[in-house]
Amino acid sequence: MAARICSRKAVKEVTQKFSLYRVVGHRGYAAAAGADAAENDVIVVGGGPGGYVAAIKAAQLGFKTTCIEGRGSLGGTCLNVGCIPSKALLQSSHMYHEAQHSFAAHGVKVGSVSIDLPAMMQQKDKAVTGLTKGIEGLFKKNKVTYVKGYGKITSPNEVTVDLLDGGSQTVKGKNIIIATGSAVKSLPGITIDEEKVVSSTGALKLKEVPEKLVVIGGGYIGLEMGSVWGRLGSQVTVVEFGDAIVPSMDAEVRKSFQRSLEKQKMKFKLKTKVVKVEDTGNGLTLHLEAAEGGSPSTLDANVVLVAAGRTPFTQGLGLEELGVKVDKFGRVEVDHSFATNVPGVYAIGDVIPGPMLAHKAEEDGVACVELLAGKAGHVNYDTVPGVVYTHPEVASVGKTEEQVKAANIKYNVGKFPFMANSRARSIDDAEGMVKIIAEKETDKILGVHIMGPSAGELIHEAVLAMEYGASSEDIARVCHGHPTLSEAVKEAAMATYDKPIHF
Ligand SMILES: Cc1cc2nc3c(=O)[nH]c(=O)nc-3n(C[C@H](O)[C@H](O)[C@H](O)COP(=O)(O)OP(=O)(O)OC[C@H]3O[C@@H](n4cnc5c(N)ncnc54)[C@H](O)[C@@H]3O)c2cc1C
Ligand SMILES: NC(=O)c1ccc[n+]([C@@H]2O[C@H](COP(=O)([O-])OP(=O)(O)OC[C@H]3O[C@@H](n4cnc5c(N)ncnc54)[C@H](O)[C@@H]3O)[C@@H](O)[C@H]2O)c1
Repeated sequence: MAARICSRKAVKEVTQKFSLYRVVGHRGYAAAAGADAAENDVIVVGGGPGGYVAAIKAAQLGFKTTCIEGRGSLGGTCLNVGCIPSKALLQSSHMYHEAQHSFAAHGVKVGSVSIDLPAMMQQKDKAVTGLTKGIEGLFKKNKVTYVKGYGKITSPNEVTVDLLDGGSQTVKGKNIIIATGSAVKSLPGITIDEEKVVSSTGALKLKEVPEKLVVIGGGYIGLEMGSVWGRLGSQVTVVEFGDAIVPSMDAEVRKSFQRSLEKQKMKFKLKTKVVKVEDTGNGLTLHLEAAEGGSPSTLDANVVLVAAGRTPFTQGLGLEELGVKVDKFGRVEVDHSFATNVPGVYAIGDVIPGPMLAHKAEEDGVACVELLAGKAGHVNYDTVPGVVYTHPEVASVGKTEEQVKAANIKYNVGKFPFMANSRARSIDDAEGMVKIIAEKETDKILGVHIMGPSAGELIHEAVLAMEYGASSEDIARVCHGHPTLSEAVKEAAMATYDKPIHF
């Protein structure tokens, strides 16, 4: 078996040394930050995945901690209007689609299948409420103080909160962590009313299935929410400015993915921009132009979903007055320890540069407070996985083949199709493949891209492998249970450094 490029033990030894240094640094720093400031050790502004995780971890590390959240429930975008409700609707709509199109082939007769949209929404809301309340419980368990209201940072040691119940409160502390997340990016000529022209938030609570849904933006939200409503019966057209959907994805996987979505009747207009959305009284008309110039055209819709990205949310936070630096995209600038240019003020999650993903925000949160505690907090942004929860799912970690080529790295590629995987065949869900890219000389894995059933679960074997600096041979020589979808990862690894058995 190829030698591991970096061992966990070695990393631990290095981080322990680093830890000792940080403890000293932290004590010195805390004292400097404000002997008289100190009601709290840590104030977190924003209770999303970044903020609530940072608050819990801070409390677990012994810090007196307060978390300020303005929306009235914890969990941020992700739990309230993002990851969780969208995954609930993806599951419900998938079940409906399966009942219509797949049950019969498995010998399951269900007669006519119909949708109860209010019940579907209720199931989604139940999942959201259960989880957001769960975080309140975790706050109590960990003794995090929860202040409900919007906060403005009035000094490096003070946040003034407009309480949701009225009045205001000043929260004092030694360190402030900005975790205020992101908001929908608006487009010129398009007004979001959350009824006919919706953001993802409106798309999560439509009252009926639109006959024609046009999605602006072929990224994560567009494809997930487009899938939901497409499965429930809408004719979905995705208008994408770029020449490809999900531009960050490996091109080969992305092409198969687009073909798969087209088989599901999703239509794509690439290299096209929407310049105006007009309400004709009878519906909506989108005015389109080719991205690189050309003749204009129109497209009709009942509902338009604007999903062209998100922007950092810092409105009313007082950053300008405080002198906190933001970049040209409005993202708070931080150093490797999440510190802004203002001593005692830190930032994590969607509001700082990096992928706008819940798990990345959580990792930021833990690392930030570990560093405050003098520990060796660290986030490896090269191994943050990305998952699109369509069917099939698409998941990736590390570099795409295009990135490796552009970096002039010599590499091997190994692929294995789910058509040759016994579990995928037995469950009749065998579209897609596993693709592994490894450095030619060392066999170190550089990137893994999976399109297929449960890709979002399977990718974590690759994430773990890459965290340990593994080679493709390392994965190939690990015994995998049979029959499992994971065997496709093993076979792709075999195909990377040698040959697969089953293809
Ligand atoms: C439809 C949709 C689906 C998504 N699906 C996924 C997914 O499947 N997987 C994934 O990893 N990511 C997903 N995301 C992205 C994910 O939601 C974000 O990356 C994540 O929520 C970022 O966490 P955060 O803590 O940085 O910010 P947020 O979750 O945005 O939380 C910030 C919180 O701060 C609060 N706040 C803002 N300003 C103040 C203030 N001044 N005072 C007090 N409170 C304030 C806000 O109310 C908010 O609750 C999805 C996003 C959307 C929109
Ligand atoms: N499964 C997940 O992890 C998940 C799900 C949903 C959202 N998210 C996160 O939320 C964030 C926002 O999602 P998103 O889908 O809005 O953004 P995105 O960045 O994923 O995709 C936006 C797409 O819109 C296109 N675009 C931009 N301007 C356009 C225009 N004027 N006309 C047409 N197309 C245009 C871009 O080229 C891009 O392909 C993402 O960064 C993602 O990380 C993650």
